[in-house]
Amino acid sequence: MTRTPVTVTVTGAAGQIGYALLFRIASGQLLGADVPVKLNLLEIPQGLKAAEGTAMELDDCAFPLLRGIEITDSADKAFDGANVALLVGARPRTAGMERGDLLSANGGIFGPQGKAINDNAADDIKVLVVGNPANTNALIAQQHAPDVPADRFTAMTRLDHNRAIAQLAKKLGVTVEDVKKLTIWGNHSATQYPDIFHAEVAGKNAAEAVNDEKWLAEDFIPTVAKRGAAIIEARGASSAASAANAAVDHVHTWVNGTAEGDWTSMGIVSDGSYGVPEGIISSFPVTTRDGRFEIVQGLEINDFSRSRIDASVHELIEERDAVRSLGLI
Ligand SMILES: NC(=O)c1ccc[n+]([C@@H]2O[C@H](COP(=O)([O-])OP(=O)(O)OC[C@H]3O[C@@H](n4cnc5c(N)ncnc54)[C@H](O)[C@@H]3O)[C@@H](O)[C@H]2O)c1
Ligand SMILES: O=C(O)C[C@H](O)C(=O)O
Repeated sequence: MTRTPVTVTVTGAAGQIGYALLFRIASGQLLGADVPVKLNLLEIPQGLKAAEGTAMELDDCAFPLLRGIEITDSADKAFDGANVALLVGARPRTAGMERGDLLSANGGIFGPQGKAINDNAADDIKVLVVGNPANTNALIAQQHAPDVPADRFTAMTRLDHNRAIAQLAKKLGVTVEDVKKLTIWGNHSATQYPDIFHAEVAGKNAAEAVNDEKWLAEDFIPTVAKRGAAIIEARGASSAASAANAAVDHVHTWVNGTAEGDWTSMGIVSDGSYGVPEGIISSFPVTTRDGRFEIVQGLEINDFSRSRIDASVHELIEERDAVRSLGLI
């Protein structure tokens, strides 16, 4: 059976994440090995030539699932008929900056793109914001798309989720596949809270298996939360291949579902669950099925977790108020 190609729009296509991402989308890793895709690449005028070069390389791969590539600097054209939008195009931070310091540089990108999504995308559009500060940029885009259901706008905390799984597996000497039900709460920033109290390792509670609150507070949490800065320090550039990998994981899980007995972390519009104020885009534990997600309910939040979730949510409220005062929402 011939399937209609799924239109995937990628912004910042000529950047370093774009370069690591596009080949994986075109090879079928984003949506599935039987799903043909059409790529719409959005760049600023200075990025168009490099995007054309990447498109030449995509052609040269002769990917059987790739059914076309459009390159443009017009957001209306780029989001025309889009089913999936990956909003990557934004400036990365450099050493010494926090991601929130990018708000004034990058915030202005996401309002017009949200409007272009509102006016041009397909009815089933799913949006992932990668460009930092991802949660609040996703909020800006969502606020400019009143005709699109708010839950279609998500922010990427899957990289943090994957980082936390890798650190925990290393500590306990197990494989990453043994780790389930890990949660990233809050903001994709240094205040994020990677929570292992409900996580399971080879069927046992992870916090009990670790049994070391000092390691948790002084090693695990800061290592995960500050991993982006550590990579900038080591590589001289912000994470790219691991970020592209997380974007692939995020969309693949959203579309294809979480495994039985597991969940993932996504930055989504809060419905007020777990005391997170309605409307801000915060990371939660979610299960996904048939292209929809649900927040995992009923988890007991201990005092250790509560104070950390509250601190990250407080930062998100401050970011929301800052973009309000900048007139971005
Ligand atoms: N959420 C996460 O986990 C995560 C992880 C890694 C990086 N990031 C963020 O992703 C963003 C991109 O990172 P990168 O390393 O690819 O940066 P990069 O500088 O290599 O590439 C960014 C690209 O975006 C383009 N661009 C800028 N403004 C644009 C616009 N208005 N429309 C379309 N394209 C535009 C630029 O021309 C450039 O090609 C940064 O903000 C970075 O901090 C987020
Ligand atoms: O840390 C950064 O600025 C890049 C990215 O958000 C990351 O987590 O690696």
